[in-house]
Amino acid sequence: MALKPLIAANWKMNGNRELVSTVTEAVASLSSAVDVLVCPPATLLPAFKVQRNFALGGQDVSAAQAGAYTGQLSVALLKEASASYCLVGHSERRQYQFESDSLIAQKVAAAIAGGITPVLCIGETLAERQQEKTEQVLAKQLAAVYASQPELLSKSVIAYEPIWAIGTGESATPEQAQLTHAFIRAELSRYDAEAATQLRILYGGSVNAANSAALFAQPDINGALVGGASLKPDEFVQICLSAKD
Ligand SMILES: O=C(CO)COP(=O)(O)O
Repeated sequence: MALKPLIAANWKMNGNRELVSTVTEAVASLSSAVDVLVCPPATLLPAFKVQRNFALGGQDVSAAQAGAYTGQLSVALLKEASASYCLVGHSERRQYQFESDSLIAQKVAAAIAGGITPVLCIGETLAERQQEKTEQVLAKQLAAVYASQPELLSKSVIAYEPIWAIGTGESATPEQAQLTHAFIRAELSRYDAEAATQLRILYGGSVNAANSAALFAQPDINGALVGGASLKPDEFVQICLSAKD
């Protein structure tokens, strides 16, 4: 893991002001050897202290800049709430909000145009893996964003989250994840070879303090996007510590 690791917390629709305080305190002890990102529900962003040793992110962003888009949050609104990253295309949004690849591509472009870093989430379902369609699915998800906008790659982070591993307790094995991450990097090098070597590819899906070190030992795994375990401050810190090499 030669690139500086990025450990990202996705609180999803969980957490409260108390968790903001306990996570802020727990993460305060970490050195700068690892980049840490916390993506709480957007309403909690202002509850974080201005001075902290980690970045904040939204869990989604609008493709539009402003206007009549009830319930959406623009890049500018996220930035005003101190976010410097946002998740884009999480599988839960693809599933429950019916987000399409083309909308996701617009969101990645909007985030970068507005000056925040998108964490583009991609991943296959269990059925797709069983049918050996993983590479095909990932290639399509990546192509939708970068084939026509390769310049976006150098400003992106990718999170590979196999849907069958999310919230199931069944993480991909380090070998499985490494093979897929290497595929993703190779695929991205078709769009921008230089950016593909510098890009951080995070793994997500049942990451915990017991399996994180083995995942981070893989050469193409540059960090993690952590769901459930990120709601436990001590465990989240353990995961961050296991990313230091
Ligand atoms: O979806 C995820 C992070 O975005 C992963 O969630 P879990 O870590 O709870 O499996």
